[in-house]
Amino acid sequence: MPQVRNNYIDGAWRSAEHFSEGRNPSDTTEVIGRFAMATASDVHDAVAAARKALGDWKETSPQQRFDILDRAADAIARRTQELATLLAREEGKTLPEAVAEVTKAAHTFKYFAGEAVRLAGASLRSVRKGVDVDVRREAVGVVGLITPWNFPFSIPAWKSAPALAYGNCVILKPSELTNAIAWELASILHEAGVPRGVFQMVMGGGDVGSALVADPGVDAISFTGSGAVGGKIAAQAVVRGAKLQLELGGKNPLVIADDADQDKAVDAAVRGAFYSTGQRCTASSRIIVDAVVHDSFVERLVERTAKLRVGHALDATSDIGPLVSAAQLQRVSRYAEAAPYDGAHHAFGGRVLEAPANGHYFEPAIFLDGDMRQSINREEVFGPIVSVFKATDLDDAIRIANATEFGLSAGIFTGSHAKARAFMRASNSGMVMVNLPTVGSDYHVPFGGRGASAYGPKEMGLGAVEFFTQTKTAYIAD
Ligand SMILES: NC(=O)C1=CN([C@@H]2O[C@H](COP(=O)(O)OP(=O)(O)OC[C@H]3O[C@@H](n4cnc5c(N)ncnc54)[C@H](OP(=O)(O)O)[C@@H]3O)[C@@H](O)[C@H]2O)C=CC1
Ligand SMILES: O=C(O)CCC(=O)C(=O)O
Repeated sequence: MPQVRNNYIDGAWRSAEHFSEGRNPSDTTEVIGRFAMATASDVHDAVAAARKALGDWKETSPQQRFDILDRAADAIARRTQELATLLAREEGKTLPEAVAEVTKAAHTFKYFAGEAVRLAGASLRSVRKGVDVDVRREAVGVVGLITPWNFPFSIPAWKSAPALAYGNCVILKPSELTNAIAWELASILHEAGVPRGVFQMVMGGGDVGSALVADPGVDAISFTGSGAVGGKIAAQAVVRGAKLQLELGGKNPLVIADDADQDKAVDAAVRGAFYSTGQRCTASSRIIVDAVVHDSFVERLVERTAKLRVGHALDATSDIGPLVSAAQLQRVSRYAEAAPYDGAHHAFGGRVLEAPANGHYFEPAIFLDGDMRQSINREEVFGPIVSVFKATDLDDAIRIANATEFGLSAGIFTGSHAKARAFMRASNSGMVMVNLPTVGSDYHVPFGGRGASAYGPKEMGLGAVEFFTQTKTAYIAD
C-alpha cells in the first residue's frame, strides 16, 4: 500500500476528497505515494491561518527563529541518504545528484538560521539638524511559494528558509510531480517546532497555485518554473499589488575559446548539458566553440557523450537518469525530431530508449551548425539536447551568447585572463562562470537571471533579503 501524504494546514495534516498518485520515472510500475489534492477552500483556510499566525511570528525573537531553522538543518543533514533516495525515486535524478541537492538544502537552512540573527538595517544622520534616520527591515507578510519538480527539495528549501528567517508566514505549493519530497520538508519543519500557521503546504495542480496567487491575503509570490506560467502569475499578482519574484528558464551559453583546456571544457560541457538529464534552468544548452578548436572539441564531445550510461536513478552505474515524466519525454523528443528540419546537423543521440523497461529514458543528443533561428536554440528544451555553434572569434562568440531573450547563466573556458574578463563584462546573464560549468551555485550569493529569465529580486544570499523583507524608514528627533 503506497504511503498517503496529506496537506499541512494550520499545524495539522488534512486529508482530501481526491488523491493524486506519484510514480517513479525510472520505473513507472513503482508507485511513490498518494497525495491529498487541496481545494480552493483549503488554500483559503491556509491563508487565514497564516494571517492569524503572522503577528506573533514576526515578533518572535531572532534566537527562536534561529533555533527552529537550525533544527530543520540538522534533521535534513541526519536524514540525507533517506531523503536523497526518495528524491531520486520520485524525480529521477541519480543518487549522487540527489545527495548533493539534499546537502545543499541542509546548508541553506543553516545559513538562513544565522541570517535570522544577522538581519541588519542602516542608521544614518538626517540631512536635517537634530534628526536621525533608521532604515529597518521587516517581514513582507504571508508569502506563497510555487515550486517546480527539477529541484523539488532544494528550491522549496531556499525559498522557505529565508522567508521564515525574516519573519514571514509561508504557504508552499510544490509541483504535483514531486509532492513526496516536498511533504518531507513540511514534516521536518513541523518536527522542528514551526508554530501552527507559520509554514503550510497545499498539494495539487496549477489551479491550487492559481488560487494562492489570486488570494488577497497573500502579500508576495515567489515562483520557479516556465515562462508561460510565470507570465500568468505576473498578470494575476501584479494587478493586485502583490510582491513578485519569478525564476524562469534559460538558454545558457558555454563559450570554448581557442586557448581553453580542452579536457576540462569537454567535461564541463557534458556535465552542464546532460547531467540532471538536462532538466536544469542553468543547463548549458548552447556550446559556442572557436572555429580553430571546433572540430577537435566536437570529436571529443561526441566520444565522451557516447560513454554516458543512461539508466535507473538508483543504479550506481547510471550517469543520467530518466526524464521526469511521459509529457517531458514527448516534449524533448519532439525538439530532437524537429531540429534537422530547422537546419541543425545531427551528430549524436536523440532517441527514446526502450531499456531499461518502463522508464522515461532519452539518449543525450548533440546537434551541430547551431543558429539562433533554430527552435532548440530559441526555446528552453529542458532535456539532454545540446547545440554546438562555430564562432569566428571571441567577439562573434559573445554576440551569439547574448543573442537570446534569456539571461540566466553563461560560461567561458579560456586560458586567458583578458578573454575571461572581456566575457564577464559583455555577458547579458545574471551569473557568469569562468572555467566552470554553467550549472552549480552557492547558497550565500544571489542566484538569478536577467531578461526573460527572471523578474524581481534575486534569490539566495544577499538577494533573498531584498525579496523577503521590506524597509521602513524611521525619522527620529528629540
Ligand atoms: N526554471 C526552472 O527551473 C524550471 C523551468 N521549467 C520549464 O517549464 C517547462 C514545463 O514544466 P512544468 O512543470 O510544467 O512547469 P510549470 O511552470 O508549469 O510549473 C511550475 C509550478 O507552477 C505550478 N503552476 C502551473 N500552472 C500554474 C498557474 N496557472 N498558476 C500558479 N501555479 C501554476 C505548477 O503546478 P503543477 O506542476 O502541479 O501543475 C508547478 O508547481 C519545462 O519543460 C521547463 O522548460 C520547469 C521547471 C523548472
Ligand atoms: O544551482 C542549483 O543548486 C540549482 C539551480 C537550478 O534551479 C537549476 O539549474 O535548474
